[in-house]
Amino acid sequence: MKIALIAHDEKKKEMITFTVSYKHILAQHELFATGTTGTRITEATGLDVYRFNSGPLGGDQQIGAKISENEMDLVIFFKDPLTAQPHEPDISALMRLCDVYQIPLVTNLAGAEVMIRALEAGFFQWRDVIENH
Ligand SMILES: O=C(CO)COP(=O)(O)O
Repeated sequence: MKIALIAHDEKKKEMITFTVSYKHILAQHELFATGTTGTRITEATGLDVYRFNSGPLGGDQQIGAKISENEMDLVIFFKDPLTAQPHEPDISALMRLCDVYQIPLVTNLAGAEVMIRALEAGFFQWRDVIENH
């Protein structure tokens, strides 16, 4: 599965906790991230993460483009609901594309934990079925 990992600055600590905790599952997948999030994850876990631009510099849009090309299977996006982001339109556009293309999206740590365990249990095989048709 191709997984996008994104965290706003106030949520980066949670993303590190999450990726360290579930490294054994994440390591079995192809990982992508916005710039700073990707750097922090690799530093903390040693996981191989493909890095797009930083969010404010177009990273959310690059991930959105992957979704529109059927090149992303899951988005884990730890959003900060308490801080205004300069690139809010990009964030909305990314979430909209998840809905357009039926891509599972979680926006906080609690949802991510459910999602990663579902992934481990093999609940996402329908994406493979779609890709093979
Ligand atoms: O702003 C972001 C997502 O909207 C995250 O970008 P960074 O990972 O580069 O901090």
